[in-house]
Amino acid sequence: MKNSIKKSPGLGIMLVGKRKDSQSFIHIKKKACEEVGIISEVVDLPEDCTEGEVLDVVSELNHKESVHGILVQLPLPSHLSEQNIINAVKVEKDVDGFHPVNIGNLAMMGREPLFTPCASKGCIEVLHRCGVEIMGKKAVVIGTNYRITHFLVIAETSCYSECGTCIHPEEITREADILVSDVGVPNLVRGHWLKPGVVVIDMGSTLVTDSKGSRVTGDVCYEEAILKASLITPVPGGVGPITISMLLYNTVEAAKRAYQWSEKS
Ligand SMILES: Nc1nc2c(c(=O)[nH]1)N[C@@H](CN(C=O)c1ccc(C(=O)N[C@@H](CCC(=O)O)C(=O)O)cc1)CN2
Repeated sequence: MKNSIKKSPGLGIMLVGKRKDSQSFIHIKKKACEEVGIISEVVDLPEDCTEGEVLDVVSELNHKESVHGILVQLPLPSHLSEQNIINAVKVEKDVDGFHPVNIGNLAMMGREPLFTPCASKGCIEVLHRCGVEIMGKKAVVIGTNYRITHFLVIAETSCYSECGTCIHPEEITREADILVSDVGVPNLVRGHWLKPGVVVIDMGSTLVTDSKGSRVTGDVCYEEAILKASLITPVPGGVGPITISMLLYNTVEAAKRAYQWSEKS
C-alpha cells in the first residue's frame, strides 16, 4: 500500500488570475485526476503577479519529485509572456505538449515528441475511434493558434487546406470531407458552409453568458450542421472531455517514464 501511494502520478496545475472559464476547466481537470488516482495540486497566483513569480513556481514544480506533469492554464494575463513561461516547463513534465521541443518534434516527420497536445490528440482519436478513413480525404482546419491540429491532420491525410485568415472561409469549408474548427467564435460555422456527409469536429469551447445563464458553446451551429454532417462532435460532450482524458494519459505516461528513469539510475 505504501509503495502504491509513493508511485501515484502527480500533476501540478498553475492558474494565474480569476478567469471564470479557466477556473471551471481546472475544476474539471482536478475532478478527473481524483477519479483515476492522479494527485493534483493547484497553485493560484494573483492576476497582477510578475513573470518572475510565475517562473519561480514553474521552477519549483520542475524540481518537485512528486509532480510528474505540469500545466499552465491558458490564456495568461496579457502582461505575462506565454512563450517564456511555457519554455520554462521541463520538457519531460510538459503534459500539455506545448513546449517548443515537443511541438518541434511533432512537426518533424519521423521524430516522436514526449507529449502531443491533448485537444489535437483527442481530435485524431475521435476520428480513429469512429472509423473515419482520413487518408485521401480533403481535410480543412479553421483556427488554432498553435497549428498543432494541422500537423496531426497533415500527417494523416494527403489533401489538406487551412483557412484561418480567409475572408470567405465557407468557400473552402464547403469542399471539406473532414472539417475541424478551433476558432473560439460561437456558431461561426453555419449549415451552408458544409458539404453533405462531412465529418465535423468542433474544438471550440467558449463560455457564453446570457439570460439563460452561463454555458460552454462550440464554433459550429449544431442545429444546422447536424442536418448536413454524417458525424459531428457536440459541445459540450464532444472533444472537451476527450481532451481531459488525453491529459490524464499524458500525466500517467510522464509518471511511468520518471519511475523508469529513477529505477535505472
Ligand atoms: N494549459 C492549457 N490551457 C488551455 C487548454 C489546454 O489544453 N491546456 N485548452 C483550453 C481549455 N481546456 C483545457 O484547459 C478545456 C476546455 C473544455 C473542456 C471540457 O471538458 N469542456 C466540456 C464542457 C465544460 C463545461 O460545461 O463547463 C465539454 O466540452 O463537454 C476541458 C478543457 C484553453 N486553455
